[in-house]
Amino acid sequence: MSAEMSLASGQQPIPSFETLASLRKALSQLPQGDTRAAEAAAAREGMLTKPPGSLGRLEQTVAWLARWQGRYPPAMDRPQTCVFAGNHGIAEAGVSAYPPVVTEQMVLNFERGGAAINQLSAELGASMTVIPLDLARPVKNFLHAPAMTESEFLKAFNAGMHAVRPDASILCPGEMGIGNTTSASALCLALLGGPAVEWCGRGSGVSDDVLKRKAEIISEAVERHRESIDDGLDALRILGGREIAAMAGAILAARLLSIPVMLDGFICSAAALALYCSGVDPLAHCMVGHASMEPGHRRLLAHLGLRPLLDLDLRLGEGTGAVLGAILAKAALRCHLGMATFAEAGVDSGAA
Ligand SMILES: Cc1cc2ncn([C@H]3O[C@H](COP(=O)(O)O)[C@@H](O)[C@H]3O)c2cc1C
Ligand SMILES: O=C(O)c1cccnc1
Repeated sequence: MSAEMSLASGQQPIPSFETLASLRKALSQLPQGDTRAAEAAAAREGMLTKPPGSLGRLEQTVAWLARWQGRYPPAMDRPQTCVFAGNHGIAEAGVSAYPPVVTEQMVLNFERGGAAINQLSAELGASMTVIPLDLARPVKNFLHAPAMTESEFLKAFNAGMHAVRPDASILCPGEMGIGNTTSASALCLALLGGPAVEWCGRGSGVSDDVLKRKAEIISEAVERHRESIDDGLDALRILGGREIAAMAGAILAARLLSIPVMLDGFICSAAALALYCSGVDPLAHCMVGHASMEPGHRRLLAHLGLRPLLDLDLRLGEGTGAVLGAILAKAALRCHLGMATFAEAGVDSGAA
C-alpha cells in the first residue's frame, strides 16, 4: 500500500514545500480542530465520579486531545517522539560548554537507547524517531552570513514534516544541537525584541563570561540581519539551525495530520515561535509540557499564550519535557476513559 493510500480518508498526504511562498500560504489556511469531539469529552467529564472540574487541567487536556485528533474518544496508544539533530556554525564562537562533536555522539547514544529521552519515551510507550540532519555540514555562523539558504532551510523543514507518522496519537518534538540555545535566543530577540540578556541563559552550562558574550552575539547578529527578516520563517532560515527548522516542519505536519503536539523547552518553543509569527493561529494544536530553566522560555511562553504543564527545573531539551507532558496527557485520558459515572457507581451527584 502506498503511503498516500494508508492515510485515513479525507487526509491529504504531507506535502514537500519547494518555496517559502508556498509554505507561507499553507500556514495561512490551516485545518481547525473538531469542536464536537472536544464537547463530547467535556460532557463525559461532567458525569464522572468527581466534583466538576476537580481534575483541573487534566480535564482540559483530554478535550484538547479529542479536538486535535478529531475524534471521540481520543487515544494515546501511538505516541511519537521525534529527535532532530543539527550542527551550528555559531558554535565556533565558543557559546556552548561542549564541543560540536557531542551532537553526533549523542545521536549514536539516542540510537543505542542510552539518553534520557530514550528512557522517558519508553515510559510513555512512544516510538522514537531520530533524524540527524547533515551533521558533517554545520549551518553557517549567523554572525557572518544567513545560517541557511532557502533550499537548505526547506530541505530541513520538509525532513521534519516527513518524520511524523501519520498514525501518531501525539507528537513530542525534540532536538540535539550544540550551540542551539544561542540560535533560539537570537530567534526570540529578532521576533519579539526586548533586551538581549533576557533571552539568554546558560544552555548546557556556560560561565558568566560566556553568558554575557551570548547576549552580545545575538544583538550583533540580529542587528546585522534586521533588514532581511520580515517574518518567522525568514528568522528561522537566517538565525536557526536544521534541527530547529525540522521541529517547525514536524509541528506543521502534525496539524495537517490531526495530531496534537506537546512542545518541549526553549529551543522547541523557539521553533514554534517562528511558525507563530508566520501564520494564522498555527499553534492552536499545541500544548507545552514544561517550563525550562532557560530563562527565556517563560518569557517566550507568555508571548505565545501557552501555560506549561510542569515546572521541574529541567534544562536538557531532546524532547524530555514534551514526553513528560505527554505522560500526563496519557494519565488524564486513562481517568477519563476508566472512571465510573455517577449513575454507574451509584454515587449521588451533588446537591439538587
Ligand atoms: C551531553 C549532552 C546531551 C544533551 N542533550 C541535550 N542537550 C542540550 O544542550 C544543547 C544546547 O546547549 P548549548 O546551546 O549550551 O550547546 C542542545 O544540544 C540541547 O538539546 C545536551 C547537551 C549535552 C552536552
Ligand atoms: O529548554 C531547553 O530546550 C534546553 C535548555 C538547555 C539546554 N538545552 C535545551
